[in-house]
Amino acid sequence: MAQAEHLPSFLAAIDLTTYTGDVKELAYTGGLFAQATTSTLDQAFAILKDTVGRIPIYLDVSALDEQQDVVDLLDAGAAKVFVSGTQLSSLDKVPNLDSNRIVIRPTGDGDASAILEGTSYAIHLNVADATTVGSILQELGKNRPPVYVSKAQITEEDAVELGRQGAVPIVPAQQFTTAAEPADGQVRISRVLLANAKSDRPDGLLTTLVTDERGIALGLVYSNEESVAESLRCGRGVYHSRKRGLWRKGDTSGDWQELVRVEFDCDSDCLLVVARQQGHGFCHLQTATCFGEYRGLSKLQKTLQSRKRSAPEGSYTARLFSDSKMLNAKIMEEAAELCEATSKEDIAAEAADVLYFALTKATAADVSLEDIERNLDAKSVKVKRRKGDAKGPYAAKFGVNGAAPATNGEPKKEEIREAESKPKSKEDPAGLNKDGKIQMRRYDTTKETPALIEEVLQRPSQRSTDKIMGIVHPIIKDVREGGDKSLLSYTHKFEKATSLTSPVLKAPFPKELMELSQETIDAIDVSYENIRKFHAAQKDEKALEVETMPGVVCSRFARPIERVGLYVPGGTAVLPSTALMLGVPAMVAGCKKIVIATPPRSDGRVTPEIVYVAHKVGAESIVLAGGAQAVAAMAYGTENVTKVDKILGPGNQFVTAAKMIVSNDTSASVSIDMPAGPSEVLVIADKTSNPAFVASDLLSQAEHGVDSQVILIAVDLNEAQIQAIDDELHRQAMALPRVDIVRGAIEHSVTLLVKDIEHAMELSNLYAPEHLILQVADPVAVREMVFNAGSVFVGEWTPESVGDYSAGVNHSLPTYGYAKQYSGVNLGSYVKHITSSKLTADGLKNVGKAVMQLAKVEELEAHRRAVEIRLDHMQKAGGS
Ligand SMILES: NC(=O)c1ccc[n+]([C@@H]2O[C@H](COP(=O)([O-])OP(=O)(O)OC[C@H]3O[C@@H](n4cnc5c(N)ncnc54)[C@H](O)[C@@H]3O)[C@@H](O)[C@H]2O)c1
Ligand SMILES: N[C@H](CO)Cc1c[nH]c[nH+]1
Ligand SMILES: [Zn+2]
Repeated sequence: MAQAEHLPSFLAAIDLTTYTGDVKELAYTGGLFAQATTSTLDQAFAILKDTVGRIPIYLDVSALDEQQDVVDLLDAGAAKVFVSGTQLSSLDKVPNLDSNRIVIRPTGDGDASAILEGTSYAIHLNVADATTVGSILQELGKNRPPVYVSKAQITEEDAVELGRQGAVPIVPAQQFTTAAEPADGQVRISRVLLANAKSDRPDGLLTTLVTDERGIALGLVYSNEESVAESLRCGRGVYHSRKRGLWRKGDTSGDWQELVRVEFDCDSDCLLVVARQQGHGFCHLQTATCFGEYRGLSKLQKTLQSRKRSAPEGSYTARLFSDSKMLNAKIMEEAAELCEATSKEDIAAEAADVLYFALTKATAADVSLEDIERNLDAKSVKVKRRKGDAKGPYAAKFGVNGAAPATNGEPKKEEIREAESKPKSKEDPAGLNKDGKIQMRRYDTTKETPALIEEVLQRPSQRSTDKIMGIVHPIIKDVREGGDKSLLSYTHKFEKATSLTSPVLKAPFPKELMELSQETIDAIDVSYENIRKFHAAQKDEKALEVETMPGVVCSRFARPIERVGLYVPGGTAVLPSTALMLGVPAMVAGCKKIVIATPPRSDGRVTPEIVYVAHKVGAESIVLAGGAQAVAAMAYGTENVTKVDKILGPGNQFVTAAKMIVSNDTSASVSIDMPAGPSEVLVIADKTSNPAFVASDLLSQAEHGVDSQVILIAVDLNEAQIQAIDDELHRQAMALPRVDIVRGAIEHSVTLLVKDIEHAMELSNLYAPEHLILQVADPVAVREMVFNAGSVFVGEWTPESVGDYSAGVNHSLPTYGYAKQYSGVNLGSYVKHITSSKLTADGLKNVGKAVMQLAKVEELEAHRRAVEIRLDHMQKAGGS
C-alpha cells in the first residue's frame, strides 16, 4: 500500500555549485531538488540553513559514501533524501529515521516497474520519456508508493502529464517561468502546479482557503489559473472574484497580502494560500479574519507588536520592552512559579504567564510566533534526538543527571523529597523521576488520598483506541481482500524485509534456518520439557461424569481446537520464549494445525530459535509477518496462510486491536485468548526483602518496553530501606544495555508506601498485575490473599524471569488489569469442553416432570411433547 503522504506538485532541480539563493517564485510552491556530493556538501548544508522551515529541500545523496553525512543532512532539515539500494539497507537501521523521508533511487531505467513492485518506499524514476512513465504508473495502479520523475529533456506537457498522473515531476529550475507566454522549452509554474487540480464547482473555479503562517484561517475565496499565475508573478495574494474577475487583494483597501506559499489539499480540490496579511486584516470588515478577530497567542502577538510600535510611555508593557533586566527577571519568576504549580488551573495560569513574558521578549527582538514555530518544526525533524538532560545550575538545583544538589540556599535533596511527600497530582512535574536519576515516583499511602493512589496506579496512557482502530481496520481489510500480496507489502513496509517473496515458511523447516549453539539448544530443551510437564498435568485425561439424579448422567470431555494461530511478538525484542509458551501447550493439547506468526528480520528471515521451537512443537508453518496484518492473515486465511480457529499470543496495540476486531467479526469465525499488552510487574517487599533482588525484578519487566509499568509496594519500610531499593534500582539500571527503555518505563512507575501487608494486598488486588512478586516474610501465607494476578512468584528465590523462560508456568498473561477476569494462557486455552447427557428410562421418568413444566411455562409445546411422547411410550410398553 502506498504511504499516505502530501506530495508537492513539482520539484525544481538546482545545481548546488551555481546556486545563488534566488528561488523567489519557486519558493511559493513545490520544493527544491539538488544533488549532494562530497564536494557540494557545504553548499547543501548552507541551503538547508537558509531555507529550513520555509522551502522543502530534497537531496539526491546517492553519491555520498558516508552514512553519517546523510543523517546529518536529514538532521539539518532535508525534507527527503534520495538514496541507492545499498544506502537504504544501512539507513534502515538508523533509529528515529522516518521511512517517509527516504526515496529510493533505482539505477538505470529499464526495470523500474520490477523495482517498484511491492515496495512501500517512495521512488525516484529517471526515465527516457513521459509515455514510459505513464504506462509504468498505470501498471502500478492506485496503491503505488509516491513516485518522483526526472527526464533528460522535460517539457511543460511532460510535467503536466506527470502531475495529472499523480507523480511529482522534477524540472530544472531554470526552465520554470511565471511568464504568461512561455518561450520554447520553458515550463509555467502555474500550469504544473494546477496539473492535478480538481474543481468541484460547475464554473471550474478552485475553492481557496487563505491562512496566515500559523495556519489560522483568514477567509475563503476562489482562484483560477489566471489568478494563480498572477499571484506567483507578483508575490501577492491574488484571487478570482466572482463579481469583479481578477482580484488583487488590497489594491483598493490597502490591506494587501504578501504571498508565502501556495499548495493543494490532500485530494487537490482545495487550494491553500498562505499569506502575510498587511494593513487592518483580511476581512472587508477590517477584522483579522473573516471569522472574527484573532484569539490566544496570535491575539497576544498582535497586541504586543502594536504596543511595541506605540506603547504609552510609562505603561507596564513599555517598561518591559525597554528594561531587559526586568523582563528577564519576570521570565525567571514565572518559570519558577510554573515549576511549583500542581493543580490544572495553576499550571494553565502559570504557563500563560511564562508564554506572555517569553513572547514579549521575542517581540522586543522582532522574533515572531511564526519564527518560533518554524524553529520547533525544524527541531521536530531531527533524527539525532537531544538527550534533553537538565544542565549546569538547574541540574544541580534539582539534583538530576547525577549532579550533586546545590547547597548555598538552594534546595537540598532531602528538601526536595520532603516536598515530594506533599499531596500532588499524578503529573506532578516535581516528581523525583527526573531524566538523570532513574527513580520511581514515591507516594506514602498514609498521607495521600485513596483517589490519588488509584490514579497513580493507572496504566501508562495508550494511544487512543480510535486512532489505533483507524490504522488497523484498513490493514485487516487489505489483507482480507488482497491475500498474500497485501500481507507481503505490509511486511516490506513495517519490517523493511523487501527481499521477502513469500509470506509463509512451511514445515519441514530447513536445518540451516535453525542452526543454534549447543547452549541455546540445551536451554530451549530444558524449558520446553518443564513447560510440557506443567501443561500436560493440566490435561483432563478422563471425562468428568456426574449422576445428577438416578439415571441422569451428565459428562464433560475436552477436545483440542483444531487450528491455532500463535502470535510471537518481534517488534522491540525477539521472543522465542513466547513461541515456547504458546507452542508447547498447543502441542500438548493435540491441536492439529499449529501456525506461528512472527515479524521477520529485515533480511526476511525468522530468528533461528523460533524456527527451532516451531519444529519442536510440530508447527505446520511460520507466517513471516507481524502486527495487524499477521492477525488478519491467520483469521481469514490467504492463498498460503492457513485459516485458524483461535489466535493466541501477546503483542503491541496494533496486534491487540486486530485480535479484538477479528474476534468480533462473525464471518471470521475466530476466537482469541485475551488482551495481553505491555508487560508489568508488582513487587511487594517488606523488611526481610533483599533490596538488590527487589530492584532486579522491577527492572526485568521495565526493560521490556517504554510502555511497561512496574510497581513497588513497600510494607512498613523506613527511609533508609526504601533508599536502598532506589539506589539499587538506579545502579543496576545504569548497567543495563536497554537503559533507555528502562528510563521510559520508570517514568510511569511508582513506589507506594504502606503500613501493613493487608493494605499491600488490597492495592495489589485492585491493580491486578500481570506478575505479582512476593518478597515478604511468609510468602506462601500471603499468596492466599491473592485474588487478581496473572502469575505469582513466591519468595526471594523466585525471580520473575524464571517464569518468563523455564520454570514451566506460562508467561503469556493478562495485562492492563484484565487479570480481574482472564486467566493466562494454559492448557484450557487450547481446548473446548463438550458436554454430554445420557438418561435411562428411569432417568427420564425422574426428570421429565420438571422439563415438561418448564417447557409449559415457556410455552414451547414441542419441547414438552418430546418428553411426553417418550413417557407415554414407556407407559404403553409397560402396560402391554
Ligand atoms: N503480556 C504478555 O504475556 C507478553 C509477553 C511477551 C511480550 N509482551 C508484550 O508484547 C509487546 C510486543 O510488542 P512489539 O512492538 O515489540 O512487537 P509486536 O510483534 O507486537 O509488534 C510489531 C509489529 O507492529 C506493527 N506496527 C508497528 N508500528 C506500526 C504502525 N505505526 N502501524 C501499524 N502497525 C505497526 C508492525 O506490523 C510490526 O510487525 C510488548 O509490549 C511486550 O511487553 C507481552
Ligand atoms: N515478561 C514477558 C511477559 O509479560 C515475557 C517475556 C518474554 N521474554 C522475556 N519475558
Ligand atoms: Zn519478561
